[in-house]
Amino acid sequence: MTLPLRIAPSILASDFSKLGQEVADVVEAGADWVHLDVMDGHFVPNISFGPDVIKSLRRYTDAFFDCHLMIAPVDPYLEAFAKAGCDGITVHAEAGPHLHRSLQTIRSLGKKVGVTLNPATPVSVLEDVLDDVDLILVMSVNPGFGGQKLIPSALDKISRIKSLIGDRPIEIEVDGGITAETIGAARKAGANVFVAGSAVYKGANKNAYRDNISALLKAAEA
Ligand SMILES: O=C(CO)[C@@H](O)[C@H](O)COP(=O)(O)O
Repeated sequence: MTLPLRIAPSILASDFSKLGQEVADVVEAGADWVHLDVMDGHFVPNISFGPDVIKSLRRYTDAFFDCHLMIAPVDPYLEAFAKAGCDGITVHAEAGPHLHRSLQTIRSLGKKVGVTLNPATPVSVLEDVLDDVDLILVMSVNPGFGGQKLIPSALDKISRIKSLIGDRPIEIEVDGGITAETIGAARKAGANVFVAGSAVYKGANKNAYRDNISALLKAAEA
């Protein structure tokens, strides 16, 4: 099944001193989704922001909030992120303790359900949750920091996931090192949602963001 191509800028690369404006600007510049990287300093070696910040960002846009939770344990916080205004919530298969339970909880909260795999996690962990998810996020870097280079084995992983999901209308999202140079290969492999932090937020103003998103779209469609 072919799903729409979506650009999801990660606000991790934005200027946190004016986060609301940075979210509004990137949406005005053509972002399809806003990607929210939540980090706990435990599951990943960095700390970003939590549900209160997301709640305050909701005032700046109605765009889809694509929330990537890099936290463990994750279950105690799912309701707070749903209430904060996330539209989709993605949890790590590695975060545990019970992936299926986490996915069911997100579904019961009425949100789009996502699961993500770190670079070293095999595709086989998805086999028994395929009917419980709307989105699979393939990490093309080890999570925790923006500005890293895409790990090439992620491309083959995307292709294998594309075959595995068959006709199911599951979005395949890729995150890490997505630039005008790498997005084409990720699209060819089968991804339709592209998270990009540094490649979108470079230039630090709305016009630059528009040009950066256009460059990504052009490269993806080439
Ligand atoms: O989740 C993460 C990192 O953990 C990513 O969303 C990165 O923040 C993407 O940044 P770039 O590689 O596009 O700069």
